[in-house]
Amino acid sequence: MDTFIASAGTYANLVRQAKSKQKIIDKMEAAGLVEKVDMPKVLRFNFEDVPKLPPPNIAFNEVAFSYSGLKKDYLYQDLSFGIDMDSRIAIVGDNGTGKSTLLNLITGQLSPVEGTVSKHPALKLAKYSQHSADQLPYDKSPIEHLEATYKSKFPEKDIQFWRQQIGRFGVTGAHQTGPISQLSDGLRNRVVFAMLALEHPHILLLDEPTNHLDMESIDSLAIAIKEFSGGVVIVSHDFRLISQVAQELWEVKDKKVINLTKEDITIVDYKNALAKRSK
Ligand SMILES: Nc1ncnc2c1ncn2[C@@H]1O[C@H](COP(=O)(O)OP(=O)(O)OP(=O)(O)O)[C@@H](O)[C@H]1O
Repeated sequence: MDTFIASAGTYANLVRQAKSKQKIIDKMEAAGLVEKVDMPKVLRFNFEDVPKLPPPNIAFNEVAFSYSGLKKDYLYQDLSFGIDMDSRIAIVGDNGTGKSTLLNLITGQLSPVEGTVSKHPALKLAKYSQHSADQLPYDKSPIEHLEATYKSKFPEKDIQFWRQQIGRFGVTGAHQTGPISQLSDGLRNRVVFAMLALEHPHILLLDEPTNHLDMESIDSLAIAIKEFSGGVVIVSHDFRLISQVAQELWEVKDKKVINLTKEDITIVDYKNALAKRSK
């Protein structure tokens, strides 16, 4: 409409139409029309490449676990498997079967009731969970928070470094220095991903990483995961992500972790089976 008004010239009929269009614009602006909001650019979530550790990096040996410590409550029994830097695993299963619990057994946040979880002594893990963004200090800015958390790890770095780290994850401009409380869910999660990258992990553990991401960001995350040279274990219901990055599909079921890929069950087969079950 602006273009029409600007080019209407002096011809009476066009001037009348231009005036009418200007009135429409004035009304729209009065009703709250503002300039189009620029969405944050879809940037790559790129994680630093880390030197390979010899396998096995994580080994579960006949692990059993329950929160009560009692056998009758076992969520898992007789779990034995290995995870290393070549692993690209998606963990699937019904709600409440114990997928998040499994990640916490991997990190050591939870300890097995029976058996052992052993890890390479130099192994660094970084975990994203659905609660990571809620735990950010809302009164601080992303830059302040990054600097406070990682200053001892990178003592010689200046503000430019922190800006760059967080900028790579799509948190730019005033978002870097304003309070975290004013960021959208999506941007807060980008702050969390920037922090995961600063951990320089050998293996990334991602618990439902796509819940607060739009489709473009899911694809960015998938690209970053594909380019990452370490191992990845993802708990997700998001087949858009899983189908792009997972090389193995593990299902948590009947107190066990079943490697569906070894049974020649593909992600598509699993998705179709789920769809049939829900009919
Ligand atoms: N801290 C805890 N104390 C006691 N029980 C717990 C605790 N955390 C989880 N549980 C229970 O353990 C079971 C497994 O929980 P978990 O969160 O690992 O499952 P999940 O497969 O990740 O579920 P979802 O897909 O719904 O996120 C659930 O029955 C849950 O209620």
